[in-house]
Amino acid sequence: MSAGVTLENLVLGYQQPILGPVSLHLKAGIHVLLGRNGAGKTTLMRTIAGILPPLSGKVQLGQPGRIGYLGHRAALSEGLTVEQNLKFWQHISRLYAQPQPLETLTEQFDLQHLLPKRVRQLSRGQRQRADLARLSLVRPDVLLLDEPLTGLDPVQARYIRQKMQEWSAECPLIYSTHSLPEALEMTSSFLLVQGRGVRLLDISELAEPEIELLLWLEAS
Ligand SMILES: Nc1ncnc2c1ncn2[C@@H]1O[C@H](COP(=O)(O)OP(=O)(O)OP(=O)(O)O)[C@@H](O)[C@H]1O
Repeated sequence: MSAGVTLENLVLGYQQPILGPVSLHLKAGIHVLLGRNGAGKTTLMRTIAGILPPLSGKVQLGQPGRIGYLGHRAALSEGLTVEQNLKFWQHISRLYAQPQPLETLTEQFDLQHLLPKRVRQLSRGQRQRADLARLSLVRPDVLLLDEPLTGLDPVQARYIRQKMQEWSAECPLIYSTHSLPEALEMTSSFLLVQGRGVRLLDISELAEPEIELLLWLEAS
């Protein structure tokens, strides 16, 4: 299995292009996606996830090409309970892996009291935890997390940061955030979305990385 994502002359958007052409390769590890509101971060993730077809160019994934996507809306059925949702995803993931037992997921993601609740009854942070538990069953070749730490309490946020480090040991993990301090704590690999371009840069290679980034964010 080859770990990595390659974007080849990718142009993406809706009726009109928003970003591109973008060509880059992402290896295993955490890559943080930064850009102003409306820059195109969600659109880029949805395109890599295959939810939105590219306008031109292509996305190449490692094999077997499974994608784990955490979007703004949970990939959980609103009318089912958390337990029913997780059992459904366990059933799916059993097709290619031995899924973690429900008890393990419940403990790891602090879901004990939430199992009998319907997803529509959950708070944003609770929903996020249930969706992250669902994601941990998928064993993807690429992980795309749209603001995964937003809405989580500090204990859960610390746990999810640890999980993200674990998950990214074997596959690229792209995640978006608006918090520069949080990003700097997680990785040195930055994907900067500005204008029509996406720049991949390793900030440890810059002389004054924080200043440069802050200037970029200010100027964009
Ligand atoms: N379904 C859609 N149809 C047409 N245009 C859209 C659609 N969704 C988003 N856009 C436009 O695409 C552009 C990029 O939006 P996107 O949601 O990707 O930005 P973002 O960087 O994720 O923003 P934020 O930081 O606010 O979440 C915006 O100008 C937005 O108005």
